[in-house]
Amino acid sequence: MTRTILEIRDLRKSYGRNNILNGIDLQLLPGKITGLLGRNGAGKTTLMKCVLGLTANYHGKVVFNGKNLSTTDTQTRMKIGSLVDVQFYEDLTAYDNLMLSIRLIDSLPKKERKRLIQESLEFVELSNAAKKKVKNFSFGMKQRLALALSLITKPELLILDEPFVGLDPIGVEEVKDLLRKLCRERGTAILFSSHQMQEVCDLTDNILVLSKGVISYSDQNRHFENQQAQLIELMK
Ligand SMILES: Nc1ncnc2c1ncn2[C@@H]1O[C@H](COP(=O)(O)OP(=O)(O)OP(=O)(O)O)[C@@H](O)[C@H]1O
Repeated sequence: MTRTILEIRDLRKSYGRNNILNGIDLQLLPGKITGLLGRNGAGKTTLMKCVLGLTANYHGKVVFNGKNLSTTDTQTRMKIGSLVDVQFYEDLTAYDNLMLSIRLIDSLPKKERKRLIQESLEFVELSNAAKKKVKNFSFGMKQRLALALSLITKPELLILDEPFVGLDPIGVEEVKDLLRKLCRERGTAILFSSHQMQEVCDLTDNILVLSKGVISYSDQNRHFENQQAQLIELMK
């Protein structure tokens, strides 16, 4: 039986009196891509932030590799990469930005950090731009740099909030290829949110619809007609 990387059980989260998540249940498997759909304000980012420990005071269980995930468990958290609210220092180079970030989370020797950063930049095909300042990057390059940042620690799970927003069609294809490569070569489990139905339908092994605070639909078979139109109906 395939092991579950992430299991969420009865996750509930409110902001004040506003109930956003009303009992989320889901499971993610290694090497599988899961797309999360939902209307604006449905709670997709909130769900991701709960898993990433970026928001507190939620109820329910978040289990990573069979272990309850606590916000203070930094070793385990390093195995979860994310692309949520990423900011860079525009006046620093791509390499220096990554070095700064890794310094905050790791006590590895400098040589090892350097190697991991180079490997990560190579994976997203930005090695040639390592010494360029981020302010000279295109939006697509910044998006790939954000991915490089999330990959430094070789995460087993990657959580991406709208990874295709603002990308041109070539950029979208590049990111899709990178995500497929990650699953194939490293067995990474990926959860991403998107409003771009085509990308969700193209890329995923499983589609989840978040509506009224619960996962109202989970589709692993994906063999139905007019899929996009039906998914839009399910989001209502
Ligand atoms: N820090 C916060 N304090 C209060 N309310 C919040 C906070 N963050 C989010 N919300 C509210 O929670 C709801 C869900 O927001 P969230 O960003 O999770 O939705 P989303 O599905 O990611 O939306 P979108 O597709 O527009 O990005 C919204 O009504 C939002 O206004």
